Amino acid sequence: MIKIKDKEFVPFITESELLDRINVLGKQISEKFKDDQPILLGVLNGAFMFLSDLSKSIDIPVEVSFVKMSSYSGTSSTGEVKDLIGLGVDIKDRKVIVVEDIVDTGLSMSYLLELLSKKQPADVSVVTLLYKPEALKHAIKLDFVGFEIPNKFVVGYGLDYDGLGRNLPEIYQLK
Ligand SMILES: O=P(O)(O)OC[C@H]1O[C@H](OP(=O)(O)OP(=O)(O)O)[C@H](O)[C@@H]1O
Ligand SMILES: Nc1nc2[nH]cnc2c(=O)[nH]1
Repeated sequence: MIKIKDKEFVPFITESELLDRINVLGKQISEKFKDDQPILLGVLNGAFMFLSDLSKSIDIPVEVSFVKMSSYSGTSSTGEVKDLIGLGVDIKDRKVIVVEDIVDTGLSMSYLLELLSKKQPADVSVVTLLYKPEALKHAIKLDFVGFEIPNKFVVGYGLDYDGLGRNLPEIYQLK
């Protein structure tokens, strides 16, 4: 058990379970995109650790870039999505692989996909480490999913509670 601020969290997905699964995703992505030189587009802040490990398990040429949005404060959705910032690469006619730490309600991802589609990419795929099917409110196509998890708040491996816990090498669930 760990405590972050006022909340207690219990171990949920170990570091080796994460890395084993990410290795499988990396192999699948390498196979599917071997002729495409895709752009891995990480969504900050949460995806920084996942993208780091995922990119190391991909053995084809890829570009790496990041964008940032934010919809959460505390442990529940505010229902608002702020602007998309930092897309410094031209994605027109390119294959883009959006890399997310978690799809919860799907609001952030649906908003991001809409914004990206305006820039005329050849194709946009989505890889998310975590997916909460019970929480989904916005229909989106997920191409690669690491783990389907219950609708409970999680921290660690990039995911924060009120700014803390992102550096934990494994994932914890709210007790
Ligand atoms: O499916 P949704 O309900 O939209 O939730 C998922 C989003 O929430 C988290 O980001 P957050 O806004 O907390 O920003 P962060 O990545 O900087 O922590 C996560 O990284 C996703 O982007
Ligand atoms: N840290 C964290 N951020 C989220 N954003 C959407 N769902 C979650 C979650 O369960 N944990």
